[in-house]
Amino acid sequence: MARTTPGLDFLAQNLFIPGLFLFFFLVTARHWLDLHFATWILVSAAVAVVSLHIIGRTVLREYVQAVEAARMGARPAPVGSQSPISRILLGHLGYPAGTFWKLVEAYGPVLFGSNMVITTSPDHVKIILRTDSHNYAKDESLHEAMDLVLGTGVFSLSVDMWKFHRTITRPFFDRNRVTHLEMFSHNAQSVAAQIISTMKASQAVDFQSLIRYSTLNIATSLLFGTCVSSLPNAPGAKPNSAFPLLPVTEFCEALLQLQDIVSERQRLGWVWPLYELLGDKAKKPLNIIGRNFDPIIQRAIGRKMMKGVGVIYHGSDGCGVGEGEGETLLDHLVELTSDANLVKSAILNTLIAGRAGTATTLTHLVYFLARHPTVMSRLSAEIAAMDSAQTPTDTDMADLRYLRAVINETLRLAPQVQYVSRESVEATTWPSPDLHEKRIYIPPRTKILFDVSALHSSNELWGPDADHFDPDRFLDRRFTTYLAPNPHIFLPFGAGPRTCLGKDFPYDEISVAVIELLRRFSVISLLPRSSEWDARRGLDRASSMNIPQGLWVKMEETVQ
Ligand code: HEM
Repeated sequence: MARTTPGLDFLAQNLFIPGLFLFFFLVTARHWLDLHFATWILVSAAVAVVSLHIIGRTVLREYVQAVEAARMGARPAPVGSQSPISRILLGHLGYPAGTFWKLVEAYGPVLFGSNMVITTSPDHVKIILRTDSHNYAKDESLHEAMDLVLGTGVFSLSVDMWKFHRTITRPFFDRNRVTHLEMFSHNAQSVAAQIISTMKASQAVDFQSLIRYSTLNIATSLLFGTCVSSLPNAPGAKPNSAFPLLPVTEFCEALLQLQDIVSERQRLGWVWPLYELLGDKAKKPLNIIGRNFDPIIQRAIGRKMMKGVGVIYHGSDGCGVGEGEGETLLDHLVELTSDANLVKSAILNTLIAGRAGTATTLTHLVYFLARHPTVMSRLSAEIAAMDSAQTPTDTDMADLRYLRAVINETLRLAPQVQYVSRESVEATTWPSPDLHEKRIYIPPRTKILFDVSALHSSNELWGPDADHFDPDRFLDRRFTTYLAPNPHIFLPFGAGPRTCLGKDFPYDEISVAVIELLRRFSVISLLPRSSEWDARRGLDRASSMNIPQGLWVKMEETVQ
């Protein structure tokens, strides 16, 4: 079917076509059987039958599942409820994972809507991600939402395509090749300079906005070997000739917008097309990105054809450090293929997967430091004791144990990926939380969600102080008591065959940024519009992917 808008396509597939089909059937029957009744009765009958069809389908499915569960010696999962309407309302009222929090609180660890199971049990998560991972594919509704934006890439539903993409991009993520500490350091200096110049102009800083742009610089440098020079006041920043067609800010905005659209579609689940009744929100940003990406990719492929090697952009253009030949993802990919669509999709997938997590985690980390001055002082002391005066080395990074613990604690309380979704392939069973009860039946083709936020904040799994921001839990006996024996309670990067490909990047990038910030600034304070932000649930925790109003801070420079 030709695509109109995602919303109209959705209605056509789910309601209009069956309704229309029925309507014309009744009109024809009326004609041939020479019956006499008004058209409004036909319309009402069509609507009623479509509604009955939907209800009947659900009841029948639940009956079949109950029979199948009994056959497998299991019981159906406890029933929760999450209608599309409640999902939309709750999602709007709360944090992204707020919907699931409410359900998990109300019903316990396993919930069953009509065809969705939500769990927070580490035992189930281990089954889904590791021990039986082949029975849990990426979920199809998510795939449809992503596919329209990202093309077929590492997020692809088809196992073969996913394996292929993972295999071709993986070597690029080899840690030795991607530890670009110098570039991270240069970028962090630009961020600090930007903060200082904004403060000098007596303005408050929206750290979230600043970091959204600066991480884009790094991501594009790593992928293309050129950055978008998106920090307007960064030393040495200038318009970048590699992105010639539109102002750089427009390109950045398009990418950030695309990211938000992907998150929004994920949050809404299968009803997302209803939000796009009037048009495909991703179309405009995708056009802008395409007009910038396509020439770069085409030139890279052209050069490879001419020279037989992948030499792309290697410039010092506001990012400070040019990449070595063959070091970027683009270099790497064009050496393997000349298919421009494949290259574009692999790069866009990585860009979308990678940039937001680092930006959000760094934003939350600064938020937590502002809320916990004692943690900040201790971290500053650890950084001050470092040997290297400038760019940290690999050895420095390994010694900064408290910094690593602060990053982990941020990822625990503010996991960037709030929930991970899969779809069961074959019917299966899971152990019940109470081992005396029958196992829980999981039907085939069921959407499985596990709530990473709930898993990370559970008192049962992390101890009585699970709600508190305390990095020492990764260093003291709480580590050996809770995490070491049960590693599936901490999953900021997922686990198993689909674990995050780029997880070494954020640790390095965030560490270098924090080192630079804490060298330059001794105090970070939240401004009123940001300090109110975490009042929900009485918890000192952050759980939104983006802080809606930004993270407005003031920073005091360290007296040398
Ligand atoms: C704090 C930062 C980050 C967080 C919290 C994060 C988290 C995650 C998680 C939870 C997954 C698994 C999702 C699932 O199982 O369905 C994932 C997958 C992925 N991540 Fe990350 N990520 C981060 C940064 C990055 C970076 C910097 C890159 C690349 C430069 C990256 C590339 C990827 C890719 C390509 C996948 C898909 C892997 C696959 O499906 O095989 N991520 N990430």
